[in-house]
Amino acid sequence: MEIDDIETIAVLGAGNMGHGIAEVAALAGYSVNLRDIKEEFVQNGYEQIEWSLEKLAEKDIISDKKAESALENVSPYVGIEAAVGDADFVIEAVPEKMEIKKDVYDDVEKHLPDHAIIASNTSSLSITDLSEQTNRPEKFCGMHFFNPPVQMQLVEVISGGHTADETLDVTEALAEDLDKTPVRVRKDSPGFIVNRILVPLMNEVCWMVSEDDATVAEIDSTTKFDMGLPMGVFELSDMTGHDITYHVLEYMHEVLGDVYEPAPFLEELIEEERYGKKSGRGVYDYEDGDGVDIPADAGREDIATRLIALMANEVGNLVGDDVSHPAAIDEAVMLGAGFPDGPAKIADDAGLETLVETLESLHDETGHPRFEVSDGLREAAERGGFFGGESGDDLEFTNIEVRYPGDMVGQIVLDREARMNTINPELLEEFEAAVDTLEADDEVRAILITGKGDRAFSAGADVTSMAGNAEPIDAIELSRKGQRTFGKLEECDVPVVAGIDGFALGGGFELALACDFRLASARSELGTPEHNLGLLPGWGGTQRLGRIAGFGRAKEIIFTAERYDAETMYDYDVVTEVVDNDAFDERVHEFAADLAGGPPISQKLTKRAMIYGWEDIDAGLELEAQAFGHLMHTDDLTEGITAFMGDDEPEFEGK
Ligand SMILES: C/C=C/C(=O)SCCNC(=O)CCNC(=O)[C@H](O)C(C)(C)COP(=O)(O)OP(=O)(O)OC[C@H]1O[C@@H](n2cnc3c(N)ncnc32)[C@H](O)[C@@H]1OP(=O)(O)O
Repeated sequence: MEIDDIETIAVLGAGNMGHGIAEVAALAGYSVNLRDIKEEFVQNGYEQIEWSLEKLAEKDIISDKKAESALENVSPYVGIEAAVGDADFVIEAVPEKMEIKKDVYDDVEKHLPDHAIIASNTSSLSITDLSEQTNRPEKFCGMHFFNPPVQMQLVEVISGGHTADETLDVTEALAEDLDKTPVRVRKDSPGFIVNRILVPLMNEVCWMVSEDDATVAEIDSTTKFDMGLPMGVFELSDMTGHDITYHVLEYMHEVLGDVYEPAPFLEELIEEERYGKKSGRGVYDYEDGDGVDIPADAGREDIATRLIALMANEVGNLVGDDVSHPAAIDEAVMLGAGFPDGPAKIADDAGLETLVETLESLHDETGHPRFEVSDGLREAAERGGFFGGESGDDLEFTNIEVRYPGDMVGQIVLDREARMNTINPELLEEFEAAVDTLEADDEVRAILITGKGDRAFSAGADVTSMAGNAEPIDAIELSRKGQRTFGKLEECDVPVVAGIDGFALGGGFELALACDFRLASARSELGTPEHNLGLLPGWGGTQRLGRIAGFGRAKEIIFTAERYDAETMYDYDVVTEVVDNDAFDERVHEFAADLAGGPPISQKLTKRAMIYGWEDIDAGLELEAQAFGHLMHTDDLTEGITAFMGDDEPEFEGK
C-alpha cells in the first residue's frame, strides 16, 4: 500500500487522544470516522473537535473555512462496521488494557478491508503482543502521538516483531502528511523512546526525595534553571500525571526488571491519589497551596550529574538494544518533551566518562540495579561520546571554518566563497555542530558569524538542487532542518552577532535574522529574493522578519523581493549598525568582544526570558522575575556592583 491509497482513516476511541488524532487527520484533509462504544462518548469527542477547531480559527492559526471543512471531514460512529468498513488506515486509541484492545481488534477485523493497516496509539503495551491479537501482524505497528496531538509535533512509529517495512514506511509517510515529525522506533521496547527516557527520570527524582538525597525545591530548581529543561521534573510530572508515569513504569518493571522499581515516594503519591494538576494535588498543591513554586537558586550540581547519568544510561540501553540511534533519540525527546537539547547530546557535553563514574559510585553506595552501567553507555564512553567522531569537536569542516580570534569570541566563517557562501545541507550540518561546539566551550562568550571574502555573507540556499526534481517531502525536511539549525542561534546561551559584508540574501539573510545582532558594511545588500524564484523564505524568514522589522516592513521586504542597502535596513531596524567597508573586520570583532565581556548569566537568562515572552508574555514575565531572583546570588552581581561603586570596569566570570 502507498500513502496515496489512504483516503479514510478510522480513529477508534474518542477520548483525549482519540479526538485529538481525529482532528489532526481531519485538518490534513482525510475523511475521518471517529468511533466509540457509546453515543455520548463519541458525541463528546466530536464536540471537543468542534471546540478546538473554533479556537484555532479564533486565534487565526487556521481560517474559518478550514475549520468548517475539517469538521465536515469527521463522521461520528458507534457501530463498528460503519466506522471501519471503508477505512484504509485504523488508528486505535482505546483504553490501555490488552483485553479491551483484543476485543476491539476482533470486531474491527470482521469488517476492515484486507489492505488496511492498523496502528495502535498505545504508550505502554507491546506492539508485538498487540499485533498477535490480529490476523494481520505484518500490517500492524505503533503510532504513538503525544498529548495534545494537535500541538505536539512528534509521532513515534514503532515496529512490532512482525511488522513489514512497507507498513512502517506508509505510517511514517502518513505522519508526515499529518504535518507531524515521525521518529522510527526500530524495535518494540517498553516506553519506546520518549517514555523510556522520561519515566525513569521522573522515578529517579522520586527516589531522591524518598531517600532524603534532595528536596523537591532543589530538584526542580536544578532541572529548570541549571539544566534548562522547560519545566522542573516534578512540575512536569504533576502536569503529565503521576498515575500515567506509574502505569508505564509498572509495565517497564514487569518486563525489564528491578531497574525500574517504583520509588516509595511515587507509590505514596499514587496511594494518596495525588496524581498532579488534574487531581488538584500532586507534588505541588494546586487547590489549597500556591501551586508550582520553584526557587531559582536552589540548584545543585550533583543532582544534575546524577539525572544526566541516569538519562545517559537509558540512551545506552536504547542504542545497545538497537531500538534507536542517538540522533533519533535526541530528536524524539526534544520534540516530545520540549528539551532544549536531546539526552545524548546533554550526556556527551557532560562527559560520558564522568557519568559512568557517577553511576558506578552510586551503585557502590546503594547496590540498586538502576545504577548498573548499560553496555551501550560503556561502549559510547569508550568511543568518546554517543556521537563519537561525529560530534562538533572532531568534525572535519569543509563548508565552514571555526576560528578563535581572541577576546572570548568564537567565529564561524561560511566558507564557500566561489558560490557566494551559499548554504547546502552539508553546510547546515557542519554549522549546527559548530554552534554546539562553541556554545559548550566555556572560553567562548560570544559568537560571530561572517562569510568568507567581501562579496557575500551568504547568497542564501544553494538552489542548484531545487530546480524541478526535488521532492516536496525532502523540501519540507530541508526547511525544517534550516529552521532548527538557525533556531539554535536564537536559543544559544551566548550572544550571537552576524557580521555582514556583501550580499545577505534569502537563507543567508534568514541566518542573520536568527542572530541577536546584525552589523553590516555599507556596501552590503540584504533581502529575500525567494519570490523571484517562486519560493518563499523557508528558514524562519516569514516569522522572524516581522518580529524584528514589524509586520508591514516584513511584507514589503518579502513581497517586493528587492535587495535593500545596509542604510535602509538600518532604518527598518533590521541592521543594528552600519559599518565602514574598510573598518568592517575590526568593528565586528570589537562589537562581539564587548558582548563577550558582558555578564554571561544575565545574558543567558535575558535571551531565555525574551524568547519565552515571544510565545507568551506571562511566561516571559514569570521567567524574567525568576531570573531576576536567580541573579541575586551570583558573583557577577557582586562584581558588577563593586566595579560600579569603585568606578572600575567589571570582570564577569559567569558565576
Ligand atoms: C530557504 C531559503 C531559500 C533561499 O535562500 S533561495 C535562494 C535565494 N537567493 C538568491 O536568489 C540569490 C541568487 N544569487 C544572485 O542573485 C546573485 O548570484 C548575486 C546577486 C548574489 C550575485 O550576483 P553576481 O555578482 O552577478 O554573481 P553570480 O555570477 O550571480 O554568482 C557567483 C556564483 O555563485 C552562484 N550562486 C549565487 N547565488 C546562488 C544560489 N543561491 N545558489 C546556487 N548558486 C548561487 C552563481 O550561480 C555563480 O556560480 P558560477 O560562477 O558557477 O556561475
